[in-house]
Amino acid sequence: MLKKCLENVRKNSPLIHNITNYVTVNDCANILLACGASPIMADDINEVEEITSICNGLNINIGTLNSRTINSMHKAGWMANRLSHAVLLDPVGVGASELRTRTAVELVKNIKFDVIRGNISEIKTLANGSGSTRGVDADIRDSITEENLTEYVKFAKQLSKNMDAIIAISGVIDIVADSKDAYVIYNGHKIMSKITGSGCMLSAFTTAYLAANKDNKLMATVAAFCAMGVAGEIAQKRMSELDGNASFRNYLIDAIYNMTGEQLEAMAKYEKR
Ligand SMILES: Nc1ncnc2c1ncn2[C@@H]1O[C@H](COP(=O)(O)OP(=O)(O)OP(=O)(O)O)[C@@H](O)[C@H]1O
Ligand SMILES: Cc1ncsc1CCO
Ligand SMILES: [Mg+2]
Repeated sequence: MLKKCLENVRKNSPLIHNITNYVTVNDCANILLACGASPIMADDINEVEEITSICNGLNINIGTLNSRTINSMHKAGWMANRLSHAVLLDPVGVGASELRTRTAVELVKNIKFDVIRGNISEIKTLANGSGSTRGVDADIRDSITEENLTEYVKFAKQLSKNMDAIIAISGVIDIVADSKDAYVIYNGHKIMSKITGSGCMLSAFTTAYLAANKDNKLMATVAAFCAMGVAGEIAQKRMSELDGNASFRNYLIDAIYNMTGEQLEAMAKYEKR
């Protein structure tokens, strides 16, 4: 199943429209190329509908939100919904400012997202429609652990029902849930939180998996999360003495570029909950 999802991305080579932040935009473009998809970044209000129309999926990331792009996000989302394209929201830093929280809540209200992907602090804030986060990184106190896993799985399923979207939470342990089923993913390495953009890359990458696997969006999301975690493990093993987070970032993209379906099946660590 995971293998098939990965291979469908290479076979279909989906074109992904990204309205994303200027911090990690290049990493998002490269991870899409690495997995066999194609990126296009476009956020001007006068072209977003046209751009989305020629694409297969839309990735909306509010990382460096500004008043100009908010309208573009709504317009692109509306068109993507009309054309039944895969649509994903990454509510980066929701809770860090009133503008982010209000924008994320409005987007969820007006656009049908297939997947909402964030770290646990972002997803909790979005669920409450208010709250405060420290910034773009998850608060350590929110961490998903073996002790609170059952509770968080229940939370993710309920939120999926409320928001009519797959809820995909990343962290030490990842949870991917719709209203009925949840999968818990144990892949990854702690150094992934030492580069900016592992989450943004995961969102762009997941949008490609959704666009290429429209008949099973839950498993497409699980496959994307497993693949990113596996890539993190492979990249970390490749690091030598003088390597730091910059090399790791490159190794991570390389690992996605070279990943085979067999390797993904062999290394993926996930279970249904
Ligand atoms: N401590 C960890 N152990 C294992 N995997 C991790 C760890 N921290 C993050 N990851 C992995 O890193 C990827 C990104 O998740 P993370 O929760 O850090 O996203 P994020 O906070 O949105 O990142 P960013 O905003 O910097 O782009 C996921 O694949 C996740 O599984
Ligand atoms: C650091 C940062 N600030 C806004 S977006 C972003 C990238 C990680 O989410
Ligand atoms: Mg993030």
